[in-house]
Amino acid sequence: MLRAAAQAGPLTELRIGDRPFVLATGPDQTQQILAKRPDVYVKHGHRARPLLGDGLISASGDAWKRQRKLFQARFTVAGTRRWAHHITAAAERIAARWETAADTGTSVDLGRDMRFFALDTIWRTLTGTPLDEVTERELEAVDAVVASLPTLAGARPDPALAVDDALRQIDTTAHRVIGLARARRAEARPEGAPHLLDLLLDTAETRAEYTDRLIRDELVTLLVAGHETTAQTLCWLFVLLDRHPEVHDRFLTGYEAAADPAGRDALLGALVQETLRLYPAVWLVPRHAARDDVLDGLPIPAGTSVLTCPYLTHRSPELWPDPERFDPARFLPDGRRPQHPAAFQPFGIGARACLGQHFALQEMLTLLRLLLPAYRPRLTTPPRGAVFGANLRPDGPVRGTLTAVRP
Ligand code: HEM
Repeated sequence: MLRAAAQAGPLTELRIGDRPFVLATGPDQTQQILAKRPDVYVKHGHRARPLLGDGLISASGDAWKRQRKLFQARFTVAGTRRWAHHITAAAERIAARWETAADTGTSVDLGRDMRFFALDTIWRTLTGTPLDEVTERELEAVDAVVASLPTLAGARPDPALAVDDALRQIDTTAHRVIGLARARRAEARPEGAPHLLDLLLDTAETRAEYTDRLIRDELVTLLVAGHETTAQTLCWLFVLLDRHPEVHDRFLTGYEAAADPAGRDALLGALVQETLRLYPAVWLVPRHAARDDVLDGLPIPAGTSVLTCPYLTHRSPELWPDPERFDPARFLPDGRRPQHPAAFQPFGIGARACLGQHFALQEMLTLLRLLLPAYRPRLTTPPRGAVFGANLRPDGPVRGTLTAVRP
């Protein structure tokens, strides 16, 4: 339905159920909404509020500004370097699993491994400790809640998907880990807030708004934002390589021939970017018009729900030649791609763009450097399509077997 609406033009009025929306797929219109008029097009009644509370994703106004400022320096390109050892340790854990699986011919659950990797990485940056299996199982509650979220704010939740128990489990886990961090700090206070939970606890000592509730909300927000999207992107990358073995062959040949690590990273980066173009995990970015506006001549009354849609913009034939084709070469240094800042926006644009984008790219490159040149996964249960839910995810499990590239 969205695709049909997009064909009507870069800005389209549509109804989903009984609710009117304006869908923006053109880069100019998207840029107006997300980057140029953030005071008009705001976040409002976030669909994930029951899970995220007042955490950074759902916060707004001055509270959001303060919350963002607290984390910002930890997630710049330079700030992300402080997490490199955690990212590497989490990646090596998966590489060891894959080595055993390849040696023994056992199948791997790529969906589960990618989720574990992304969760382990963000868990380490929050707490300083590796993710243990009990906590991993407890945090399945997070995935259950995310899967139950309505795609659009205001939609009625499916009554079959009662998630109260899952939300209680998440609270229990969050309060346990906050309590453990407090106890650890009482024994030996870490210097310079080394991990994100320390940063939150340090801040709580001087700023009254950082209550236990807000600390829980920020912890859960970073866990949710920091793992599903990265895990889904990595899964899609393996799905795409499985569907296009010739692209995998070209990648391996180029990787072997690359003159230096920068050349190899450019090839890996292009694979990741092209995956994010075709399957942007955050495929729909909603906003709410806080006051009357006019977009491209179309009156937008206050209260209108406005949707921008990276999935459709990234597949627009006006921007991307042969848009459905999986062609990582578009993202190589000499590749041809549109220059408009909103033509490719998997991490969003404007003030509310992704806090963790450098972290996510660093994470994916670190893992792929270990896995892609060494193994060729063959999917035994390839997904047939995508679920367009809160995130864009494969419509079934992603399992396969591994062949070592150079035995
Ligand atoms: C491939 C991985 C990822 C993708 C595709 C992605 C995508 C996005 C997008 C599109 C937004 C903007 C949403 C909007 O404007 O409404 C966003 C926001 C956000 N992301 Fe990510 N993200 C990824 C990974 C991460 C990671 C690893 C973290 C944390 C370490 C993270 C934390 C956040 C946070 C906190 C926000 C809200 C920022 C704010 O409102 O100030 N994301 N993400």
